[in-house]
Amino acid sequence: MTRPEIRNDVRITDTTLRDGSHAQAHQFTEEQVRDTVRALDRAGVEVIEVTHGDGLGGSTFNYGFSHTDELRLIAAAREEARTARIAVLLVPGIGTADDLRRAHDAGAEVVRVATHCTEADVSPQHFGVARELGMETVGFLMMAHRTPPEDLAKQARIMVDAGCQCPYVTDSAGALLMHEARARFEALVAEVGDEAWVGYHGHQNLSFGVANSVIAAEVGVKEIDGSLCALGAGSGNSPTEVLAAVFDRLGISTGLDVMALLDAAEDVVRPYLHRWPKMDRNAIVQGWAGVYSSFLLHAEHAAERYKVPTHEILRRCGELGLVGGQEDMIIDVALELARGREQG
Ligand SMILES: CC[C@H](O)CC(=O)C(=O)O
Ligand SMILES: [Mn+2]
Repeated sequence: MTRPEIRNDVRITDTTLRDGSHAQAHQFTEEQVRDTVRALDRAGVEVIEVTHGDGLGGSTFNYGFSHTDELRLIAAAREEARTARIAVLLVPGIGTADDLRRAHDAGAEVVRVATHCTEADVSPQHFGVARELGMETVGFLMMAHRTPPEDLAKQARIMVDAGCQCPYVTDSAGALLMHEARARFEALVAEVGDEAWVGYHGHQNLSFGVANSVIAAEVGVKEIDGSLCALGAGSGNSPTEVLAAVFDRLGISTGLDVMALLDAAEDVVRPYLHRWPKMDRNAIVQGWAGVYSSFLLHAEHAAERYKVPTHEILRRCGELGLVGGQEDMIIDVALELARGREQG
């Protein structure tokens, strides 16, 4: 297996149309996807992720139904992209190998297989299918703050041995402080050597997404995620347009056109935002307590239903150590808090 060619110092993957799906409650329309892909492609973005926020097959009662079938959105994205390649996210257990085959048929050329940071061993089958299909492969080690750097590196090794070309430090909770992020980047870069690239996906809950991206680039991480207007779960992802501007100032090449990205963020994405992700009390608690960013909307709904504050639900989710896939536990947490309040 070889590493894909990366033409610049770092390659930015834009996840507005996947992680942003969480913030938009999975209500992306085909027109929004077409407009966004056209703008990103024009700005030189080489990889654009389009999927339900929770990945292929995520459109369910548990995670929230999509407005438009993701296969239709993937096909539309593929039609609009002149040079960019379309990526999809796949969480084994939510999406299946057949979902991946269908996404590939619809035009996806890159798959990002996502597991909890200690469970890479559920990914090999999906990497195998992806390689058979000739897709580029990325591995998301989610909630990366929850395991030490050396253990995260061992999980990256499992993915690489299974056919992953780029394991990612995925800071799902936006919880990694700068030294913690650096230690994980260094551990993965040392582990994979020249067999694979290393990637970083950040969230802005403690405002470190961009700063950690700079550290990442300095220590040899090659793929870095961003979203236009930060559109993503929690307080959102590292804004693609900010990454492009900062890397340009640092002389780190990305191949991106900063002005075109600023136009894309302001003129294309901003008008359709349901909410502009921000570092408010709820999102800060997510970073502080280490809570999966995509729990935010679920916690807000539970808060409204059971009349308890969202940030208290999120804080308790952090204390309990809940991880992605345990969204139903948010209801239990809200009920427990509501009972506690009744009993004074
Ligand atoms: C599987 C969904 C999740 O949003 C993936 C991701 O972007 C993250 O863990 O940050
Ligand atoms: Mn994310």
